[in-house]
Amino acid sequence: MLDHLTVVTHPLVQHKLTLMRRKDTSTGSFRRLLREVSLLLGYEITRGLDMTTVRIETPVTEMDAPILDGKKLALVSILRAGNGLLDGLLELVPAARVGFIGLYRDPETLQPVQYYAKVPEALEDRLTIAVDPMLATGNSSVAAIDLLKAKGAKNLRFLCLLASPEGVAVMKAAHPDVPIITAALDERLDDHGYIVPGLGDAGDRMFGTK
Ligand SMILES: O=P(O)(O)OC[C@H]1O[C@H](OP(=O)(O)OP(=O)(O)O)[C@H](O)[C@@H]1O
Ligand SMILES: O=c1cc[nH]c(=O)[nH]1
Ligand SMILES: [Mg+2]
Repeated sequence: MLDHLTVVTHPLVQHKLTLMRRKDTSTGSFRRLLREVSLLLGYEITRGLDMTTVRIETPVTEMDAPILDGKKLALVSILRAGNGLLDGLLELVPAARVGFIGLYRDPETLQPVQYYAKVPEALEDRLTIAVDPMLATGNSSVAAIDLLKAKGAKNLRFLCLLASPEGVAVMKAAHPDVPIITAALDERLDDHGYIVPGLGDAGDRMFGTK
């Protein structure tokens, strides 16, 4: 059973996160680092996944060996920035089912605006992991989890890179059953809803749109 909040303090994760936070880190480096961090966070977010066994032959003998059923996992990226985490997770579990929820945050109201949703069928039978690097006000992640629950998901986890205390509290109030895994819990939000110290706008930094 995962705690409501897990901060992955592993030195490799923290080192790469520091490089990502730096304002002079290039778009290409930022994207590469996010992929690398997603592989490391993937180790934590998949902890305790159901396994089955398969009969195999080693060069020495036969054995019943543990194996994952990737189809039992649904990875859902909150666009755009979620794709940076999704890419690495898919390398770890290539058979996972994949969904996308398109959300952008209105800069005035800080409310999420949905522009797309396509998620795998039969979510009630899968562990559903929603991914987005930034948990700021929590409005986007709450909206994404609302949608996934409305589509049947019962066993959910949320993976991010940075979380704010405000966002974690909003998620806990709305979805106390959804564990959050993050690389860091930052200090606070600024007046524009940006995480402080943060890393700026994750989508813009990944895609070079500003
Ligand atoms: O917790 P919140 O206050 O809702 O903020 C977090 C959201 O903001 C960012 O997306 P953004 O709206 O910038 O869209 P983008 O990924 O397309 O850049 C981020 O990727 C989250 O989805
Ligand atoms: O700090 C923040 C807050 C929301 N979205 C981002 O990309 N960064
Ligand atoms: Mg953005």
